[in-house]
Formats: sequence, structure tokens, C-alpha cells
Amino acid sequence: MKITILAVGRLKEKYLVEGVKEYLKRLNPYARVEISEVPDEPCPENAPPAIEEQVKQKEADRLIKRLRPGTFLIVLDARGKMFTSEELAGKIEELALTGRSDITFIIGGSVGLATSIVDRADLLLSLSKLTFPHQIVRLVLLEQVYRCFRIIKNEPYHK
Ligand SMILES: C[S@@+](CC[C@H](N)C(=O)[O-])C[C@H]1O[C@@H](n2cnc3c(N)ncnc32)[C@H](O)[C@@H]1O
Repeated sequence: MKITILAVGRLKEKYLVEGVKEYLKRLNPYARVEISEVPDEPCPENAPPAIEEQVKQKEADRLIKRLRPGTFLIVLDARGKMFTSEELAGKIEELALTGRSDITFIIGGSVGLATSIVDRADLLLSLSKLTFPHQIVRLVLLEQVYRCFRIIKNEPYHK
């Protein structure tokens, strides 16, 4: 299975870089997991909604260029559908069994994602109703994907 985490902005905090590295290593036996980053667009603090929309659209254009045809697109958004880890594992397994073994997860930048990205999603995934910083979302998502593979393989992992 090929999994791409397509994210707006660079991971800067050292503790998150280390965490991401650790989960990429743990995921190695289960899937080919790749992180693909597109540059974030500078956005002034307290920018009016019209400027934020422009920022999101520029970022969306960069994201769309990176999408592989046929990839199953899971867009991370707090307003999306919530899953238990077992349900998410079931979804990943179902995709693998039906030949959809190329999955892309998109994580937005600090102003979020344009509707042009949200509308393309095959699945809009919420990790919680809470809003998290995008850098933390990357680590939490990787941990959950790892947890999913442990569940799929029926291997022990902390419950
Ligand atoms: C700081 S958030 C953006 C907040 C922005 N105001 C919005 O409404 O989307 C950055 C990105 O992290 C991801 N994100 C943050 N919280 C999330 C959650 N609870 N579930 C899923 N994704 C989340 C989304 O991809 C979001 O675009």
C-alpha cells in the first residue's frame, strides 16, 4: 500500500520532526509512506476573509498539482466524519481489498483548506471536533495510521 501525507507547510518543531521520523520508521514494514510538503502562502495576522481565501486557493493549487490520478483522497478537516481507530482500520483494509491501495491524506495550513480541496475528497476525516495546529495533526495522523495497520494485522498495541 502507498500512503502519501500531503501537507501545507514545513514541519519546524524539533520534537514533532522526531516524532514523525519515529512513526515513519514504525510504518516501514506495513506500507510505503511518504510525506510531501507544499509551501505555505504568507498570510498576515487578522487578514480579512477575502485574503485568507486567496491564500487557501494558492495553497490548493499547489496541492492539486501533487495529486496522483486515481489516488483515494482523504482530506483532514475538523468538520469531517469521525471514526474510531477500528473503523478507520476497516476503511483502510477495505480500500486495500478493493484495489484502492494508493491513499493520499491532505492536511491544510494555518488558515485551513479551500473548498476546491474539500470538494475533491473521497472522505473528509475529522480527528476530533477540536482544532489542532497542522503540525500536530501530522504526528497524530501518522500514529493513527500506524495503529490501523497494527489492528489490521491483529498485532498487539496499546488499547
Ligand atoms: C490550524 S488547522 C486550520 C484551521 C482553520 N481555521 C479551518 O477551519 O480549517 C490546519 C489544518 O489541520 C487539520 N486539522 C486541524 N484540526 C483537525 C481535526 N480536528 N481533524 C482533522 N483535521 C484537523 C486540517 O487539515 C486543517 O486544515
